[in-house]
Amino acid sequence: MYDWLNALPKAELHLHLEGSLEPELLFALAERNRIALPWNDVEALRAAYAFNNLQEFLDLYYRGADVLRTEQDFYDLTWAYLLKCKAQNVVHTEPFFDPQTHTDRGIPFEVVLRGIKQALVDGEKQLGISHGLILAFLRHLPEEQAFQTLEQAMPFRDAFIGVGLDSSEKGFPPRLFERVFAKARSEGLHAVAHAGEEGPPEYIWEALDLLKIERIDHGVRASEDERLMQRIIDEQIPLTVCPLSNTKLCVFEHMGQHNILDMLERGVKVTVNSDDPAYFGGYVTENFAALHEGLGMSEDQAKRLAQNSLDARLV
Ligand SMILES: Nc1ncnc2[nH]cnc12
Ligand SMILES: [Zn+2]
Repeated sequence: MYDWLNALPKAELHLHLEGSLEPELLFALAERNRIALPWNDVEALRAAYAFNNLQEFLDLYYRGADVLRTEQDFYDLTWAYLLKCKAQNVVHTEPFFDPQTHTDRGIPFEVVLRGIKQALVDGEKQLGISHGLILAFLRHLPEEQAFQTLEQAMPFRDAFIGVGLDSSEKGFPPRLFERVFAKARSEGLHAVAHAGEEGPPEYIWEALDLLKIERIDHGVRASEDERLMQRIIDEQIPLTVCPLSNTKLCVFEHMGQHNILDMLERGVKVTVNSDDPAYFGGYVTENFAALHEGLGMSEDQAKRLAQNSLDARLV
């Protein structure tokens, strides 16, 4: 089944480039940039990948991102991810990057963007993988800083297709970012947001009604609100679901409890994605395989999930 799932043509619509930083590359970049790490080796770092919730993961994820310093580092990170895409027949990807994670450490915005974008362009030419890059605002920081990030990004407007919202969800509702999303949309940018990963269904309503997003990242808690479920079915609003992420971060205790196939059968436009594959135990194919093993996903269901990902592209 793994090889069959691997060969399915698919799009990945929920992937944080910083979350694709494998421990081996993390160590190599630390050495290249002469950065001391608190872990002795790759195994010790991997052993630290045990999380009880989103925040525990994010603390390590931001720590790991500190080894990314130069344009070449961002290129290498992105290129390594694209090679995985090629190996798993991901024909189109719409990855996120978190500029504030880097600009707050003194890395210029253009260093981050140039490295990522050059790899994506080369991936298009050399690997045949199309892309649309999404700039994500960190929701644990004030909206004012999101505005500054958008302003820094506008000279490079053509390099990305939209904006997203990520980082710590609980306590940081979408309504806090209504104005910056309005500004981004007025510039013709697409809009997506993480909502209903750990946060309540109310955050999904806000993301739809106030941020006017076109796609919900995660959204698994929508199933707690029947009226919301009806809306996302009626309007065919895509959900970018990340099964391994959800079990690693204890959103569901184990894969057998995951609601993605129930949603699929109810007519929700759900897709399968890897979120932060270096931290959660696998890329897109591993996520599909986990659904087969944990939930008994059939070949027909896998085909519909893969088709949904191609249909839910923003570009
Ligand atoms: N799963 C996730 N949720 C929120 N923010 C993130 N940043 C990287 N991965 C994330
Ligand atoms: Zn995510």
